[in-house]
Amino acid sequence: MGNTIVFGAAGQLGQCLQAVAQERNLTNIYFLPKAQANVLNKAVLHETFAQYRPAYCINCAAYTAVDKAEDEPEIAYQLNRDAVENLSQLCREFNTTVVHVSTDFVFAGTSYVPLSETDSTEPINIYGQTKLAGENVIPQYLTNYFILRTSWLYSEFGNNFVKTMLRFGKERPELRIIWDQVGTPTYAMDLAACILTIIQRQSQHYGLYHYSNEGLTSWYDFAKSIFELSQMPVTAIPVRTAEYVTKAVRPPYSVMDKAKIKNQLQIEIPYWRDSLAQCLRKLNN
Ligand SMILES: NC(=O)C1=CN([C@@H]2O[C@H](COP(=O)(O)OP(=O)(O)OC[C@H]3O[C@@H](n4cnc5c(N)ncnc54)[C@H](OP(=O)(O)O)[C@@H]3O)[C@@H](O)[C@H]2O)C=CC1
Ligand SMILES: Cc1cn([C@H]2C[C@H](O)[C@@H](COP(=O)(O)OP(=O)(O)O[C@H]3O[C@@H](C)C(=O)[C@@H](O)[C@H]3O)O2)c(=O)[nH]c1=O
Repeated sequence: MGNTIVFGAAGQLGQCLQAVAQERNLTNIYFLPKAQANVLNKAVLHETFAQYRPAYCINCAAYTAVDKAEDEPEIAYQLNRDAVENLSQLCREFNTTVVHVSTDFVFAGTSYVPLSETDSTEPINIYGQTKLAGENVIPQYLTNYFILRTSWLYSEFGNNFVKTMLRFGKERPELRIIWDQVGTPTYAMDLAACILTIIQRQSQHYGLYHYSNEGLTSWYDFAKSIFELSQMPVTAIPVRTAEYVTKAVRPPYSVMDKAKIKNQLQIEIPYWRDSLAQCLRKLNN
């Protein structure tokens, strides 16, 4: 198998990919430092592609601050759209297959039926709009791509809801948590395993896929599970979206249907609460 290069290697998903690659003893996979892998710098990117001549490029670099994106859309667009165009151009030049990660926030979330890859997108915040623009740029340059939309990512690495709940839960006896936004958490280790499996199998079933853990929950129920599995005596108070003000609006329902990735790529997906328990064992030890 040829080389794989990873952008955004120091982020949450990037670190999970490193852990899974190590577990599987994968060689020829390079987790590039930002200086060598600044996705906004075309000259540096070109040198990197010329050096590694990668068969695969995994793009984990992104702008992921959902609320902050409302105040700095230009920066969010640069990272989530323009950088994807830079990578797509180079992937075409070097005949590299790209694995790119997108989000459930491309959906408005107003229907209550699990969303499939063919359902229409209508992002309701800047972050979602920039991620959709990034998705749309790839097929303009490439046919050999995998775009994996995922949701509610968490892990022992980086910033995420699980770590926020553990931190807040140590500081406060009560937390107000939104119960009327429904989706599916995804353990970033599971997503990393899925990405590396696709590459190891050298699958050519290219396209757009949904990947989250199995099942569904609300942020409130997710928080309850975090506290229960961590045996933390925190009272979670269910509140409606209108009672918890945030800068960016979020989709009320963003559960994704994963039939396509299970059937076409034979990916097995763990249940969200089982994966949460696994992550918490690591975090709480
Ligand atoms: N987190 C989540 O809940 C979800 C994430 N996703 C998607 O999954 C992917 C991975 O997310 P996640 O790992 O959580 O994100 P993180 O925010 O943890 O990681 C993003 C990484 O991108 C890096 N980065 C920023 N600017 C550049 C640049 N110019 N060149 C190279 N790297 C850069 C960041 O580095 P630095 O910190 O140094 O700026 C950071 O390491 C993203 O595409 C995201 O949109 C989808 C659904 C849910
Ligand atoms: C911290 C906190 C959050 N919330 C709510 C706000 C929000 O609706 C929800 C999640 O908040 P967060 O800010 O942690 O997560 P958020 O940044 O909205 O998470 C999203 O990130 C981007 C990158 C994605 O792509 C999405 O899939 C999704 O994971 O929980 C509470 O109700 N109470 C709280 O104490």
